[in-house]
Amino acid sequence: MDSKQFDRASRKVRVVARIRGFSVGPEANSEPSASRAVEWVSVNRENLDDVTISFGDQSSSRYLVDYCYKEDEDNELIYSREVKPLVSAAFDGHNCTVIAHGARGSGKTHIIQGSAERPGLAVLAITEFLSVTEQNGKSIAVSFYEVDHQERPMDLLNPEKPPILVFEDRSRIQFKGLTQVPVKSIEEFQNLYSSACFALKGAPKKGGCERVHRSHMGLIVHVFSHNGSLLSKVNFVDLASYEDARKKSSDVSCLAETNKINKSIYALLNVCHALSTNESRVAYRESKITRMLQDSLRGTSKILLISCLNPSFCQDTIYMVSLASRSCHWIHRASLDSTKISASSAKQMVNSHKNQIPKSVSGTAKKLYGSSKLLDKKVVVAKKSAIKGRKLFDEASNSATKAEKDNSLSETGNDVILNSGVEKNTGNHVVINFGMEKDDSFSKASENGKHMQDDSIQDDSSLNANIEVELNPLADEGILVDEEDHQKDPYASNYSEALSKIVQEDHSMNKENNNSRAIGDHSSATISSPPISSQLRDLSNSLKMLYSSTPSCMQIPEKEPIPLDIVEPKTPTIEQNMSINRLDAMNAKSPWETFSMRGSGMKSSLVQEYLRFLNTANKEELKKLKGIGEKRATFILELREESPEPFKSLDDLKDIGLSAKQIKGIMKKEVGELFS
Ligand SMILES: Nc1ncnc2c1ncn2[C@@H]1O[C@H](COP(=O)(O)OP(=O)(O)OP(=O)(O)O)[C@@H](O)[C@H]1O
Repeated sequence: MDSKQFDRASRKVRVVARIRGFSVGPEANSEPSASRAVEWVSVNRENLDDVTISFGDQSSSRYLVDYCYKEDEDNELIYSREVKPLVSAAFDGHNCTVIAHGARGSGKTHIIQGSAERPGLAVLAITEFLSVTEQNGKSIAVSFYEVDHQERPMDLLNPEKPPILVFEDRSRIQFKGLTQVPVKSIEEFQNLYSSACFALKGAPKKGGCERVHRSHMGLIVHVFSHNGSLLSKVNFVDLASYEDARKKSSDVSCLAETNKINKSIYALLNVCHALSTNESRVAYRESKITRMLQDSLRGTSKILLISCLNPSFCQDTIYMVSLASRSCHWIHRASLDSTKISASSAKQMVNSHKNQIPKSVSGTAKKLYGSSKLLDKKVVVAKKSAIKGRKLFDEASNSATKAEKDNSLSETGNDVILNSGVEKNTGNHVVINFGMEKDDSFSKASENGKHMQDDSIQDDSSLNANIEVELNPLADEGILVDEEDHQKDPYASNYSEALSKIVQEDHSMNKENNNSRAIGDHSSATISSPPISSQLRDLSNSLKMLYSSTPSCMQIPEKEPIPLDIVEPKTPTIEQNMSINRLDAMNAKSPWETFSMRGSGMKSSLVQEYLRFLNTANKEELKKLKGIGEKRATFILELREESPEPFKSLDDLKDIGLSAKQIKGIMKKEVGELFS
């Protein structure tokens, strides 16, 4: 494939799979025999555009990818077909991102970094970059970073430095504290790569954890034009392996780590999916890695997702492929295949999670919550959510079954081809099958598999069991949303994760700020709750006065914030009164509508004032705010050095490590001050 082929497909996200080869070193002896790969994974070409890959002798669960590389196809081949076009695109100003993901030991590092004998995609790309820049006078520099299980981005070329600060300025994601080293030769690059790996691998073992902690590793190739301005960025991301948490150590901190890493992998694959389907909402802020890659994923950027497949049976591999394959559904046959495959993906996802739920209940929960009243509340919230989820699940199952029936003829046709054996996959698109029973019950809760529920969750007791696991301290610093957010969240794609989110939030609310997630602020010290700043109190008082006197000047059109300049209460002039009365007459709102409008006006005004405060206050004043300690205040000042007005909306507070729930809590507190 050349770059034209990539363009011809006009694909933003390309998904390929790669079946890992077998090791040649001493570790080769401990691996299953090569024939197992053939038993478990097979790749079949269905027609010119679609190739099916089946696993085992069953073929009903299939996963679409654009191509699948077999174990005998090396990194050079993958480079020339998949990455070379991206290098050309980078010289044309397009940002590109290559992401290797998969289960443990699936060959992610091998494909990105490779070895001395078998260079990986990043090394091959740098070789190409160097050869082209030598001719065209452009230049490159590289950076290496790690995002650890606590979502901290660290500079791997200078690991002693504090975490990298990530912020957005003029539509570009900027990194403060990330070393950039110009590269002129492949040897220089290899040396840098080695020291980055040393910094990564040198990471200490977590106490009690049976393995070195996992993290995502990223390489950024900065491409500069002749005049030294940044032309584009090419990212290579070796994601941490996805691991099913229930299989791992019972050690709570290891579970927490696994959970967080999985969450960020999930966030990244969701972003790719959202981009591939042109969804209006792309959740870049769901994880640090997506935020860091934001400007290399959106716009005209190109994304290559490489699903690394273990050569012998691995349930985690199935789950990963099911997530990645969602990003290439839309270009394929829309009717039968996409319905069936979404349904199968849903089933895989549900199956791979359903046993993740410990059965024991109350002990940990009570310890954590102390009061059974509070626990009861969580249970009620989760139950409500479960009922809604159940309904969604039932509806989706019905529609998936109907779709299958409607397409039974073509389905049979596909099966004939599927069972015809292994063919060389020279087509552009591939379907992967993992041997699942066709008549297995599966779950699909919406057309695109966004909401799912585990069929096995039937009654209140199993619900309680679900809740129990989430009350476990592994939820020590989850991102917070409330039940409503969850219901609206288009990315909560399975039931147990949905429950997890809900309860984590509430749990985290109790421990709010115990674990700072701020970039540049990773102390675990509890942030105290200082009184609201005098500026905000002034605002509160002003608003209180306005509210109690309810002058007509508060009557504002819906959605239009009260201009900040009118927070000081003033007696309306005759002219104002006249025009306001006219407005009243025109709008003829009910008392309730009028009341609501006033409320939303006050809300906007308070938010604006809060943001203005963050954009202008000095350090001491900032520290008077709830949720802002020494480190956050310093960070805010640093952000203001980079960009004069870094806070334009409440969402921007996530850049200083505040979660959605925390922000909401802070604002609620400010409003509460009005009546204190
Ligand atoms: N295509 C391949 N051919 C031969 N050996 C391979 C291939 N891919 C990976 N390996 C070997 O398999 C083992 C695991 O590979 P690798 O470390 O790349 O996996 P990983 O997915 O990065 O693992 P981790 O779970 O540590 O993230 C290594 O010993 C590697 O040399």
